[in-house]
Amino acid sequence: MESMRSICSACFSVALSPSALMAGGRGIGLASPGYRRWRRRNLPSFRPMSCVLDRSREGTPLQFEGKSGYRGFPEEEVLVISEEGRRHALNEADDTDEVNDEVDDLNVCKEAEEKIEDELPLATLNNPKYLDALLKGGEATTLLNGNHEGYILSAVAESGTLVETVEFTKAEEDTSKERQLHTIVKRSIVVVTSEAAPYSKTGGLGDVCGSLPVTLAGRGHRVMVVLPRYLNGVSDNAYAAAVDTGVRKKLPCFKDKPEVGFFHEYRAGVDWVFVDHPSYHRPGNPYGDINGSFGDNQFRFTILCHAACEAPLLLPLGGYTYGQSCLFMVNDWHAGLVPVLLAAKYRPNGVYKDARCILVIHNLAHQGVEPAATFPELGLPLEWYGALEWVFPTWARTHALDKGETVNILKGAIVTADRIVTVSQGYAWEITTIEGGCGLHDLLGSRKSVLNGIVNGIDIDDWDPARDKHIPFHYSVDDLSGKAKCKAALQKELGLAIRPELPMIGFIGRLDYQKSTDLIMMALPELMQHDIQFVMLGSGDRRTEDWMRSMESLYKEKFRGWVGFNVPVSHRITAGCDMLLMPSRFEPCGLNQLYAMRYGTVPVVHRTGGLRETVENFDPFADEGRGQGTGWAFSTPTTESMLWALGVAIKTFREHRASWEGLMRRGMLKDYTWDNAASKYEQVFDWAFIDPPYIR
Ligand SMILES: Nc1ncnc2c1ncn2[C@@H]1O[C@H](COP(=O)(O)OP(=O)(O)O[C@H]2O[C@H](CO)[C@@H](O)[C@H](O)[C@H]2O)[C@@H](O)[C@H]1O
Repeated sequence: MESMRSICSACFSVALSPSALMAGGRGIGLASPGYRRWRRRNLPSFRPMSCVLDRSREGTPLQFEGKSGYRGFPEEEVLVISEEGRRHALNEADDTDEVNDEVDDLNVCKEAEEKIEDELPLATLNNPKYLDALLKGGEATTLLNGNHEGYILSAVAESGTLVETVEFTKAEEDTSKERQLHTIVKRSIVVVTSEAAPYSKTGGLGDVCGSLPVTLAGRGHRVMVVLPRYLNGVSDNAYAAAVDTGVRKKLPCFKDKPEVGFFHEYRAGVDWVFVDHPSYHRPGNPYGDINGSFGDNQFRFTILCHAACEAPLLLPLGGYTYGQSCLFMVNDWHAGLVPVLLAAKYRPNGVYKDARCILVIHNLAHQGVEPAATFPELGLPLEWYGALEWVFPTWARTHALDKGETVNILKGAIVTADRIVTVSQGYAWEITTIEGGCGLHDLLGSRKSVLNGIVNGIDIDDWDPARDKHIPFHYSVDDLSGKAKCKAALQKELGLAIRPELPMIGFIGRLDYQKSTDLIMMALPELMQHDIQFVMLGSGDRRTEDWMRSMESLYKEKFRGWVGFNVPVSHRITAGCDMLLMPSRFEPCGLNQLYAMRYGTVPVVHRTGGLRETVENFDPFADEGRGQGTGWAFSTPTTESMLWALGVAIKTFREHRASWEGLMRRGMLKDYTWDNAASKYEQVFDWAFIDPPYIR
């Protein structure tokens, strides 16, 4: 029963167990005074009512009894929707007004009754488990939502466990609207990040910080994103619409006390705030250039954090500031100094006492580690050294005099943030293990109670095969013909033979250890034995880039290696390929497999982190032979497992076209929109504000 209650209350705010309903407030009394009061005032706090379905009266008009579940009214108020109830009400009424009221209410009840009569048999028949539970003497409840449209049916077996819940689509739509209207607390949110598309993007962090804020703003929050104003001579146009606010601030860090400016653009309901400083103006990407990472990244992102803490206090965006009660969402180590600054500098001085800070970890492998000697430059009180202190184990030190003493910014964020979110539930667990914790597993384990995993969404304006501006032909789950044309166009663009019957495999991503490009390198000779085409798009590790170039000349007919970062090409590969390979050693969430599924491109992935959660292994025998699953997920990151999974995928593509189409369609129908994820973030925001700040 407990499980049912929790499921029901997740759907609706009020859910009563059937036994509770039976026990209390039973009786016939149509349209109680409380209900009428609600109807007159149309209270916004109205909540779903609960009814008990009485199956013992088979053959007679359906009769529902229930307790009014709307907030603020006493429990004994009962609403009965039935012919008998209608008659009873008319008999009981002793003045005309009352009768009119009753009749008014009756009409509503009548509508609901008709709906139930219409839809109930369908629901139960479609749901053998539900019927089964009823036949075996279980109980069934029907929950109606407030406006009498749509409902949830739950069957509870004798043992008391929930057997099945059926939600009617209409009810779902209506109740979610109701939930949006009544339960979202609007917040002032300050997202701090080193990149956000379309301004700057080197990977998934840019995607997430470019779209989640827009979704949150669309849900009624006031959202500001603070990020650097990178000018590299290539993509400077992205900032063309941002205007100088004229606000300048000298920051209390580093010897020179650097001064930053703030540029602002209001777009898609979000305040995009660009921190301006000469160290952001140089060729390359946000973190480095052809010579590797920039040597002053600690400086560049320390000033970003100081500036982000000042932005809500200083910038009168749209006429007024975000103020001190905001919620900071800081992403990865680049923004990790924000919660430390709040705890160490602002709160002790009475500022940001009502603010909260959530750390979002997209990739634990990058922690912002620098020599301990740099600590005094960070602008933190000396006694806060311990929060950032990080001593490498002996085996990890580079020479005999290396004491391994460093400051680790991500560690500082983990020990000071109010809550921590990672981008999938699997990864939230992995980072608390020695294998996945990158040395921080114990610390993260100690904060398990505030650690959540939320799978990323995808930007469906940007990634939609039906209207993607980067692909030559459009298609949808109802008409896949455009995908075949995209494949032919890609083959042509890459100078490969235009052969629709060949499986075409793609890889898109940073070329590094995380993405297991070494496995691909080792497996390629064997893979090339198949009659396939393989295209890789990526940049990063120099050796891998060179390898891609040389493989292209070795396997002229089959392999293409596109070295570089090119968003339009990534869309064309996603649309044109039949499969997308992601053998990542670890993958906090992974976005490419989500894009691939949406484009009917079947993912073949290593079963880790977010890939485990989002790619469902293909089972051709499930669902009465119709098949289930959206791709292949192999469980060990070895060339053998990867080649085995690719082999099965290739065979399925060639020999089982119907199964292949099933795979494509199921993937395309998956819902990974940002709204889903945003509502989970809202829950985390609420939890953050329920608790006092972690460091006061
Ligand atoms: N050469 C290239 N040209 C064009 N586009 C390219 C490209 N290389 C990569 N991309 C694009 O960059 C993004 C990569 O996103 P991922 O989530 O796969 O990986 P990343 O490791 O960067 O992100 C980290 O953060 C994200 C967000 O939380 C997590 O999903 C992920 O697991 C974690 O490692 C995709 O949009 C992809 O198309």
